[in-house]
Amino acid sequence: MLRISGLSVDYGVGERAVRAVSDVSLTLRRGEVLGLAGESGSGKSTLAYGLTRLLAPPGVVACGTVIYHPGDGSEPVDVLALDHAGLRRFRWAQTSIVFQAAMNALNPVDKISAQLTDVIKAHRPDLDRAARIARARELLGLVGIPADRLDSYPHQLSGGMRQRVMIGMALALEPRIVIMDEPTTALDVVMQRQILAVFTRLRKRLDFSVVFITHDLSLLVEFADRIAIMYGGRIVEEAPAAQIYRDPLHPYSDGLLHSFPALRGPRRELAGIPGSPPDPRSLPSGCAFHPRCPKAFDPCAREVPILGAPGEAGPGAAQGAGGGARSVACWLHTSDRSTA
Ligand SMILES: Nc1ncnc2c1ncn2[C@@H]1O[C@H](COP(=O)(O)OP(=O)(O)OP(=O)(O)O)[C@@H](O)[C@H]1O
Repeated sequence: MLRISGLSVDYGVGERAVRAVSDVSLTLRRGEVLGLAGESGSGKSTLAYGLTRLLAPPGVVACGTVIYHPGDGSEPVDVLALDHAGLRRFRWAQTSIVFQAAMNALNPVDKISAQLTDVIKAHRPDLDRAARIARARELLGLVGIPADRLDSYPHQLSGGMRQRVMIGMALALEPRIVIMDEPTTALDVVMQRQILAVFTRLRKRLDFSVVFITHDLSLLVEFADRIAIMYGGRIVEEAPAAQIYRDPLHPYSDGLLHSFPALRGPRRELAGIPGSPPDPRSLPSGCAFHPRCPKAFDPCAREVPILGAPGEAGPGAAQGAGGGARSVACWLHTSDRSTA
């Protein structure tokens, strides 16, 4: 559905530009949940905003392409080249985002009905008021909220309900892709699971693809089909969720996996990752993770390993446990790949 190639995003221009996302290539397939995990500051949100052209200045896409394949026989869309009218059609109708601050994204002085019907009115001017209200009721029903809550103000709803309203709003125009940026981070674990259960049910029914961004890798392991792990603005590993869980290849993926308790499956010891994520203004040389990596060795500080299939000739090379394509950017799993 979406093919991102060599996408880099900077904050600022010229010599003072800071690269927050570097050379990211990812493919989102039809009906798939693609998880994007990494610590705070790894560039997950910047990537999501970059690919949907929602970056606020000084953010700029420095290079790369984002191609959307509508899958209805129409031509692929070059998202980064869309004009204003094209972007309007692309956003919300084709791709919608549930933002990180979704809990606060509702307007406190407007009733839920007004906020839901606003979205419908903006993109479906053909619908009259009665049809818009009917659709708003239907959307609340989809996310498991009684229709009489249409007349509520946001403060009269619980955090979980507000989050569901946001999901309903994101689905208002039946988008093909929904990007969720830390949608459940502010909720307790029980509410997180309820929201994810609602969302999973809707995804099966409405058949949209999802990019799910979170720092909680254990959540993704349950929910995503594939997972891409970001560190220092780059993808450092990408694999089917089961492989990441059973056999993470990159020491950072392994550290992240052992930083959160899993709700299901065998118990794992929580270890955490020593140190802090790097500042993109002064990334460490070579592999950005090397100062924190328990397995760093000779080449790690010198050269950036590029993302590719786990090499057979590199020391410690391994095959994925569960089958399926996977890639990793780590000298432990590399024979002779390096950036120019
Ligand atoms: N407006 C901005 N100006 C300058 N730098 C920015 C701006 N917004 C983000 N950054 C920097 O870009 C890097 C990536 O930030 P981003 O928010 O994409 O990370 P993230 O992985 O989504 O983290 P979080 O989960 O905390 O949102 C960070 O180092 C951040 O400081």
